[in-house]
Amino acid sequence: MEKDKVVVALGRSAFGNTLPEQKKKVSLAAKAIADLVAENYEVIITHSNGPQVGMIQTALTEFSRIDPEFTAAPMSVCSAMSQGYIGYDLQNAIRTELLNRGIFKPVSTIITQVKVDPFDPAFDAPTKVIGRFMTKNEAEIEEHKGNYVVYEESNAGKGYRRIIASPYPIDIYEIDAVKALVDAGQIVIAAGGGGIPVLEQGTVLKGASAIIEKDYTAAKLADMLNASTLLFLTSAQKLSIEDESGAKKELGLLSSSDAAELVDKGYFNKTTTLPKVQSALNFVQAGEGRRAVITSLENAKDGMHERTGTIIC
Ligand SMILES: Nc1ncnc2c1ncn2[C@@H]1O[C@H](COP(=O)(O)OP(=O)(O)O)[C@@H](O)[C@H]1O
Ligand SMILES: NC(=O)OP(=O)(O)O
Repeated sequence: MEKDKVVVALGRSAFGNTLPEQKKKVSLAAKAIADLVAENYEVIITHSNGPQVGMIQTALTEFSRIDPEFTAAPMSVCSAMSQGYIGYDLQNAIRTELLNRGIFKPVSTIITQVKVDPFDPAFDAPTKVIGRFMTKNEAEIEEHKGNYVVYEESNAGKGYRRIIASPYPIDIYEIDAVKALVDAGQIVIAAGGGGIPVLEQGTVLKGASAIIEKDYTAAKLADMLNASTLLFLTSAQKLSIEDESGAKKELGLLSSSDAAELVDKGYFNKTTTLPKVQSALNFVQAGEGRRAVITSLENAKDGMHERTGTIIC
């Protein structure tokens, strides 16, 4: 009998912001994944990459400033590096966790490219803020190169930062490789950071200056693999909304039509919770018997058993 497939979308809280933090934090994600494997699910993993791709882009831009022989890396290359860097820590942490439980299952990371539309309106309205803070002068240089910048004031600092487009994922080029490995009983990490956004130009896949929202790609991946569950592991145990009186209301089990109504009424934040709910709907409404679960990393197992979390079905 075919096993149920679960696509796990790991959010930023699974990785932290620095190299040592990531190395340490992935062990918690590895435990959640191993629990699913132990329950006989076929597991496919995808993940966030915002802080990491920002760090890589910052490092390579600084390097190109120090040594003019090295040009700054395009965003698509930074995305590819983030997939490799995160996949490396994650696959090793999962491998160790499985071996410690007496389970032998190969785990591998696939460098994954995702098709985007050159006419996607997102290219004219960038939304993903990345990289270090810049001075006004540095921001002007970026704008002169054709890049978008935004002024930000936050706990981390203030100044200008790059802001780039987040186009919608249309297709996943390496999907057959993912399927082959999953069919062979292996664990796959794919389409990290929403996948490397590419524009198809004849036989060439040209990297786009963009970062795809990983929640949308997670739904695309889960749909293409015909998974039964799309599990978002974020930092909140349940999604919450504010009702008309301003009181916080946690969301548990929701039908897709109830979730769609909340989306239409504008209850979700455009950059944090809306992509998850919209992706959950995209996945659930595209096939029979599907569900999306949104919960925290710590509650992954309970979320899968619908003992907690926000469940959209
Ligand atoms: N109403 C809400 N319900 C749940 N989480 C919320 C809500 N509003 C904001 N958040 C925050 O949104 C974050 C999820 O967005 P994001 O950081 O983009 O996701 P990810 O965990 O996938 O990286 C959560 O960590 C949570 O702190
Ligand atoms: N690519 C992406 O959506 O990453 P974050 O979840 O870190 O923003």
